[in-house]
Amino acid sequence: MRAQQYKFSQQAVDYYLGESIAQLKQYADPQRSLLLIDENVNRLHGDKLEGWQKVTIPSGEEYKDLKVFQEIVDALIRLEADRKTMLIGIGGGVVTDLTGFVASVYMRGVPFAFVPTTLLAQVDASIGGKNGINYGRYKNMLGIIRQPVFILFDYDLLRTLPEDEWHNGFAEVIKYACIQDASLFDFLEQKRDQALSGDPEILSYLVERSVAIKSGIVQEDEFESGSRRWLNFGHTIGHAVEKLEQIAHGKAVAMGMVAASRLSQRLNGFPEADTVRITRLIESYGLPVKISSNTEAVYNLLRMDKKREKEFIHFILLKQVGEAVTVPIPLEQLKAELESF
Ligand SMILES: NC(=O)c1ccc[n+]([C@@H]2O[C@H](COP(=O)([O-])OP(=O)(O)OC[C@H]3O[C@@H](n4cnc5c(N)ncnc54)[C@H](O)[C@@H]3O)[C@@H](O)[C@H]2O)c1
Ligand SMILES: O=C(O)C(=O)C[C@@H](O)[C@H](O)[C@H](O)COP(=O)(O)O
Ligand SMILES: [Zn+2]
Repeated sequence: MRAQQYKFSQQAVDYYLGESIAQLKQYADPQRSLLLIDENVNRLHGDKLEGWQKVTIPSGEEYKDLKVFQEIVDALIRLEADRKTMLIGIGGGVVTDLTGFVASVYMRGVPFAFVPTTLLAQVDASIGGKNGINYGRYKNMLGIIRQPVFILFDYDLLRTLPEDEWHNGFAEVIKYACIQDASLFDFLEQKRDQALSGDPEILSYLVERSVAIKSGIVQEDEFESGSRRWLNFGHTIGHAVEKLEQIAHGKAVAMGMVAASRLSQRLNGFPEADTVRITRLIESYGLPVKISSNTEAVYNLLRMDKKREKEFIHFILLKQVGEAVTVPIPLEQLKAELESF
């Protein structure tokens, strides 16, 4: 196990990398904590969590909503959770986003921590303090930025992930390579087979490199007025497609990154050969690259992207593999570009 601490504006966050979930009692008191645990994770790994009080959360993106938020609040009241009760979210990004949000508003804020159990949640969703829920057709429309007390990364939990969820996690790892780390991009190309088969050494390297990249960016710009926007590479179109095609976040981001690479080619001098390279890498990790949604429907949804300011969107483009830039693109131009795809 490797312990690390990252300092953010409101508090320091302890990361326990390569720690077993069975050791959770070393970091939180079962008498003063409540586990919010994904139903599948509870079925597969719940036996390692005896002696903890649990609230199970249904599995699926459709449950990251106001109704489940309300059900969790009802459970907290029923269990008489007070301001010192720590909420520990154990699951994928759906559970960590929900847990952080409930914990941030229940009684105006209680402490919270995460045990991310999907690759996507270990490399991305558990880090950086973006907590929130969807509202109708809009992704993460209600939310807050607030940091957990600690994050426990148990790599062994990933062994039970369905193959599809494994692929989804790689979408965000590829994102980090595209926006900040050309050598990670080479590594992902060269070590694809070992990465996809979950080779323990490669896996811990990929999680820890991703955690370091994301934490570094968030430390620099926690409240997203500058470089944190890069973490949204592939998400502007991706979030619209996720809702329209009802697909997993990782897959939607994969398609969004290909679209954003093509846009980078047209508007930012990004080499065509690199769009091809990104597309191939994404496909080679079992992810889709082709958007089938109607262009107008995509445009209508992305108008409400959180990076919009009046009539333009701060769009994330690439300059080269490993270097992102934010470019304000007028909505009308974006619409025309989407139509020409
Ligand atoms: N807050 C952030 O910074 C951030 C970053 C990226 C993504 N997200 C959000 O995260 C969500 C996607 O997260 P996700 O991909 O983890 O999906 P998810 O939480 O829906 O989990 C995917 C599936 O895996 C199952 N599962 C979880 N752990 C398992 C395990 N160890 N073994 C077997 N099955 C397991 C779940 O039951 C679920 O069916 C989206 O809502 C996205 O918007 C948030
Ligand atoms: O942490 C961030 O910042 C990100 O943008 C990470 C994304 O991978 C993640 O999907 C995030 O939830 C998207 O945020 P949003 O502000 O576009 O809803
Ligand atoms: Zn994402």
